[in-house]
Amino acid sequence: MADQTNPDIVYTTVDEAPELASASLLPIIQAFAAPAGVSVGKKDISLAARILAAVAGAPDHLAELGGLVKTPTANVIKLPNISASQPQLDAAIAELQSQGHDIPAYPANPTTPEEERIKAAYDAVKGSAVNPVLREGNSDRRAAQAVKNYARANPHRMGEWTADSKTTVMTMGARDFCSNETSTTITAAQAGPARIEFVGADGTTVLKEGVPLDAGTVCDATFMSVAALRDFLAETISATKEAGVLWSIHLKATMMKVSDPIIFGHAVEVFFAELFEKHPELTGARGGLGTVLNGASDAVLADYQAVLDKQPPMYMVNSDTGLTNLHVPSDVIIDASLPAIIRAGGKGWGPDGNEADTVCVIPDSSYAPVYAETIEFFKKHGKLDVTTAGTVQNLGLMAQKAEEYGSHPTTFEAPADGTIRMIAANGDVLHSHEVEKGDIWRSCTAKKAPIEDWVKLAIERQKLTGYRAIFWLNADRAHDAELIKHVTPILEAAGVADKFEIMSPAEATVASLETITKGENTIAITGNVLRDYLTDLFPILELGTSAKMLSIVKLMQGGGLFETGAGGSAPKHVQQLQAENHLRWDSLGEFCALGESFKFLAQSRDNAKAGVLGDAVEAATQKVLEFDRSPGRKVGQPDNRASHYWFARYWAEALAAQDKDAEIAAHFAPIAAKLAENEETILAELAAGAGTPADTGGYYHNDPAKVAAVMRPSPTLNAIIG
Ligand SMILES: NC(=O)C1=CN([C@@H]2O[C@H](COP(=O)(O)OP(=O)(O)OC[C@H]3O[C@@H](n4cnc5c(N)ncnc54)[C@H](OP(=O)(O)O)[C@@H]3O)[C@@H](O)[C@H]2O)C=CC1
Ligand SMILES: O=C(O)CCC(=O)C(=O)O
Ligand SMILES: [Mg+2]
Repeated sequence: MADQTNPDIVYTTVDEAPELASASLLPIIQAFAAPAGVSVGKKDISLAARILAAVAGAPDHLAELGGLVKTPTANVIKLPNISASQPQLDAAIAELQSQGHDIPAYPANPTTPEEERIKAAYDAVKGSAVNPVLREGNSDRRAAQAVKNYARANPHRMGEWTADSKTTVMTMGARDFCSNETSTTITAAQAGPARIEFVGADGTTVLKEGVPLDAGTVCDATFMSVAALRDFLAETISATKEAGVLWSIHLKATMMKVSDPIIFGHAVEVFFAELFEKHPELTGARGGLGTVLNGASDAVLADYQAVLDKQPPMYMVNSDTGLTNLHVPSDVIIDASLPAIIRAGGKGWGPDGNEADTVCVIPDSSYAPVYAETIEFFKKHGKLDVTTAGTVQNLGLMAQKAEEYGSHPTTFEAPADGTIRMIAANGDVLHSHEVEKGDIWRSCTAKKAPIEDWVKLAIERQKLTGYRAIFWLNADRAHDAELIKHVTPILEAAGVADKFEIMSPAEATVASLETITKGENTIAITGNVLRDYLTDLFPILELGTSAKMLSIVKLMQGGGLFETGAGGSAPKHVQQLQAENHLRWDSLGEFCALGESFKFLAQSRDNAKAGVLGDAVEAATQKVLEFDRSPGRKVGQPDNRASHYWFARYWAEALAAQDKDAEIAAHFAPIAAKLAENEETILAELAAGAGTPADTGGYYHNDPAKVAAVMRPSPTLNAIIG
């Protein structure tokens, strides 16, 4: 019998669109898995659940899962969750309070130890608080062959690129994280708890103690000069004005939850410098204009409008409501935003509701060249031909909070002019930087075992595919140069150095685009940030969306974490569902992850029935593609719920048709028949509410009964599923 306390597969409860989709899909999965003796349990890692665990003593499912992923039998299906910016956190707290939960507001300026404690608890929930905890392995993201074949046969819409496009990338290139970086590998003598300290005119202050550093860890430190950043931002604004295009800024304020909101705040202050000069009382730039202008007087709003009129037009999140790029730090997230602009032919939405070319500001120059080169490539060659293009797969160094995405506890704003130093346990000075007040300093690490595992995965995948394999490492950047010292000997020892190229991100971008343009395939072997960026960029170009990606994390202790797609939680989709009861979320990523999860169960626990379920999921996924059963974007078209009906039907048909397990075949034959017989009724029942508002009882913390009513509106289907 299925064990619910220790389920074979853990499915995650998350937020927004994927969670709404789960309300329809998970009951189908659980019902289909049960006859094979496979239990599918749930763990709640939503923002609301994390808040309640942090400040109201609710069970901490994320911590439980964080333990589970370190065990060899872990089998987790991880859907995308909100990585909350400050405004999202505040909104979620307010919603929970309105529902009667007795939780404190976020104490922005704590004055007592209790408030300090509450603030720290909330801060731990903020930003990318889930993925780094669960990702105890490196990342393997690629399009399944069936998905790629479908995309080639059914090309998505892409904007035209022309040589005269004024869309460009602007980046600092000096005095930024990339150029100030220093990097070293920790020796046995230096291993142990390190210390980060600030040495100023008034003496030495310890910023952080007990930073654990193991021997063999690549340890970097760097900083961004805030004076240089502000000068650069001002320059981008004048250059944009001159070019007569939209101004846009692309950051990752969610995942880089300490550094990027600071950079975002500077952008708000520089863009609206006149407003802040005139109204020095305005605060909250890091929370965006939404926070700055909250409750603003008419005079302030008039001055805000006057600055807007003077400055270059801004790239908009929603031109109908006046929501700009600078309103909320989490509305424009670089991994999704830049590919969308590139897919559209270099166009973004302007305040007049029309598409226009745009200057894309990406302050740090570590990875900006990827987008700059992509844009130049398409200007020169025209848009990608999806019908013939090959694919870019990704193997990303991610385990154990690798690189920038693990740097939040070791990121600081310089308290004054002085020096920030990192001192090893044995007293060696690992890093030392002269900083000015407000400069953003950080240290990142990549541990030895994850690096070795990452190279090993690359060797395996290259051998399996024979594809062109490129390490995207820039020999002129300190961290990458240090990493190359680790990668090369491993490749040489394995006798495969000739199968791999090492190129800077700029060169690798061009090489990869040339490769796929020829219809050939390539593997991008990258660090953690490029893993994130490229697994949206290339899928969005090749497949139209990153929702259809296979996203596997081979946990280093032997378990499996199966992420669904490579994108996020699509807030726009929730708004559409609430307004007109249409959910355009495509669960193809969930289908792909589910198939892999069953297959992993079959192999890790020698469970043949799970293998049968997994094979049938794959067959069903192919049929969903083949017969175009994915959700439409517009109300009136079949939506997410209809796609789940088709998935269930094809899955049941494949289970009934297989001959490996007669018992399972016999169980599913009548289900398949009933699903087919009732097709018309079910689809009509699923579509009945289309066009009217839908009530889910909340945004961050839904009412499960209301969501079930909205997402499972077909009594006929529900009765068949049981
Ligand atoms: N793994 C994770 O947990 C991740 C979480 N996030 C979080 O998600 C939130 C939103 O991030 P954002 O950058 O806007 O990225 P999203 O990926 O959520 O949204 C970008 C756009 O991608 C399209 N899209 C994404 N997934 C699907 C899908 N399954 N089906 C159909 N279309 C899809 C939608 O396009 P259209 O509107 O045109 O339909 C959507 O508006 C943030 O809170 C962010 O932190 C982001 C990335 C990964
Ligand atoms: O954790 C997050 O905030 C986003 C993760 C992400 O974008 C990715 O892994 O592709
Ligand atoms: Mg991403």
